[in-house]
Amino acid sequence: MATEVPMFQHNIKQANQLLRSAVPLMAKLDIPPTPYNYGIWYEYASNRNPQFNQVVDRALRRFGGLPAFVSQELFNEFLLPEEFHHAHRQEPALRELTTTLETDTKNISIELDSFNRNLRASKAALTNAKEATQIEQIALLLEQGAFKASQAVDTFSSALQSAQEELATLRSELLDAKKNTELDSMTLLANEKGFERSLFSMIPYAEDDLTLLLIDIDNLGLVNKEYGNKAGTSLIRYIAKLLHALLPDNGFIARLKGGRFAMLLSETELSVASQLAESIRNKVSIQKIRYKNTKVLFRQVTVSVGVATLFGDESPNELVQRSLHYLMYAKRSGKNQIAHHE
Ligand SMILES: Nc1nc2c(ncn2[C@@H]2O[C@H](COP(=O)(O)OP(=O)(O)OP(=O)(O)O)[C@@H](O)[C@H]2O)c(=O)[nH]1
Repeated sequence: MATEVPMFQHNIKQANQLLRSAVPLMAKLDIPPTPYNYGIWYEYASNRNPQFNQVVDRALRRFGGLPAFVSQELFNEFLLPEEFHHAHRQEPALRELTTTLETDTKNISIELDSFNRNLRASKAALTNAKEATQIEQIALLLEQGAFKASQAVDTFSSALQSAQEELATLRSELLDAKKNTELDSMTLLANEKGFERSLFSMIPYAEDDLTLLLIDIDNLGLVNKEYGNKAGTSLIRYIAKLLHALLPDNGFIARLKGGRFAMLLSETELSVASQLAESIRNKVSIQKIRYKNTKVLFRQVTVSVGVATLFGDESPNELVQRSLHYLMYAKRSGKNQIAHHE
């Protein structure tokens, strides 16, 4: 969704004018002067991408400002050419790597240039050389030049090789870091942090059609008491798998804590989401679940679900609180139920 004309392609006069409009906007909204924010408010002031301005306006209303993380996401989404999208996260390490390669490239060019000049001079000298000692001296100079050039080539190729290795390491570190911070190791679903990131990313784009289901296993404490904690944990994993299997394509799921899960559904109206919530509730309630270690059959397992759809300029927190309110209502009304606003 990158814009057709990136911001840095404006001419200097236009750029100055735009900055003059962007800076007061930032000051008025108390936006910190980070590079991401400059990029965003510059683009906003240019007013040439209505969709971008609409998303920024909506984010401002829903967050009451632009959280740093949201600015970064908007910047990536709208202002960064596609090929930079992933690279920028590892920017410092990549910058260091490019600087090293740049220096090595410069060094090898200087060495090869000097060797080239050396070759040309030697060729001219050889044409005029009359004595064996002169020829011997030229040969010696050539040999030294060739040695230095080949050393530079060796250094360069080993720098390239280590750059390649470093890139591979960076890539896998990035994957690991993401996995570690946003993954729930028990169920392999996203954890609460992953859920928050997803919610914050989806909110600026959502019309009134982002729906949150909070799904909570009923009486997990009793399950623990009756079958043991390990069995309770195994049940959480089982329900996680079941929910994952029921997740629609436009959905995102995370385990928040204990036996509580959050399912985010984009572009899903309340009535559709409620049908899904009801079908989840029903599917769980008809399962015959055995604890795999002892083969003991659990007594009927049920879940309660609270459903809420983003409303007007609600903040992420307000949406979560409303879903929670309905979840608690379902629990108070006897569990194994879904609840949502009318
Ligand atoms: N086995 C197991 N139990 C957990 C885990 N995390 C939390 N719990 C337990 O889950 C229970 C959650 O308690 P609550 O949500 O307050 O209540 P509940 O017993 O599920 O009952 P309701 O939610 O009212 O239906 C507590 O007893 C916790 O000890 C876990 O990772 N494994």
